[in-house]
Amino acid sequence: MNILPFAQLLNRVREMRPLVHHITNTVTINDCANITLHTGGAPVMAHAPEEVEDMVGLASSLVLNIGTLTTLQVEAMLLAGKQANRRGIPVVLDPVGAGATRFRTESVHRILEEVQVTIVKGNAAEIATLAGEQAEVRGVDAGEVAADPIQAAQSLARQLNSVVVVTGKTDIITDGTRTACVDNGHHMMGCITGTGCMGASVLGCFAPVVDDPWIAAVAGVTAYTIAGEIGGEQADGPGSFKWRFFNAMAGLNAEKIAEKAKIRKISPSPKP
Ligand SMILES: Nc1ncnc2c1ncn2[C@@H]1O[C@H](COP(=O)(O)OP(=O)(O)O)[C@@H](O)[C@H]1O
Ligand SMILES: Cc1ncsc1CCOP(=O)(O)O
Ligand SMILES: [Mg+2]
Repeated sequence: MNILPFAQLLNRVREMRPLVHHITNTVTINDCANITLHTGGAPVMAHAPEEVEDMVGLASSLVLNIGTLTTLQVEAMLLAGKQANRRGIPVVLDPVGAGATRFRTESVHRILEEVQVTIVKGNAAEIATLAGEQAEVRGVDAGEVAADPIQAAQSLARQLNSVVVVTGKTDIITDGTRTACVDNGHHMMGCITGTGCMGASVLGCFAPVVDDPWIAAVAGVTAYTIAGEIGGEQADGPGSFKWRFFNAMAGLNAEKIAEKAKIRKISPSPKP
């Protein structure tokens, strides 16, 4: 398949420098700001219900991450998400820990009912939970999942009319009709916290640069996991992995993506 149309979207991110408004958790917020910069976007983190609509007014995309959710944050996410829908800018949702507690699961369902989300990205257990399947969510990590992740993702995508991304050793990206599997990445990505959250920030950078959110998601996941792969190959432990991963993301270009991309099962192929 022709990888170049996906690879070249990174150039568009860097030309556009999209402002990515995050409402996100207090654990990985700084890493999300940094990966947005290294991808080529401009991060802004703004949480107060009093200001989120104004900030969405300036933004190119909105990233909602429920990692350390509070009632006030749910209110802010609903205000911001509805404003993003009114403006027609993409919304990325990371349902961190959905399925672990009732508050998280119910809040995500409420957000998905009241906001049209463009891309939902989670690990296999979070996505299975949202698709109504049995899954074990151990805090913010995926445990046992009985359901087939591709089928769960496709069914959720059709139900929500959104693109769904399932992360793991292989990442799955589907809009319910087109499905891609990306085999890039490195096991070290599982050794530091925040590689899921940062992936959502990268999707927030790619979503505004192309009209088709499935293409944006395939391109964003591929670029991000290739950076993880390069960082992982150079690292000698989790500490050096993190800075090498950041360097790899900042130094990534379309040529390296085209050389390393392992995308399969795409049907039909996107137009070049
Ligand atoms: N064993 C692995 N091999 C390659 N990449 C991985 C592996 N585990 C996770 N990743 C990558 O790390 C990122 C985070 O995935 P994951 O660990 O599933 O998310 P979360 O941290 O939200 O549970 C994804 O981009 C995924 O591709
Ligand atoms: C550990 C933790 N606890 C609440 S949010 C968070 C970060 C989760 O990050 P990721 O899903 O990217 O590993
Ligand atoms: Mg996560």
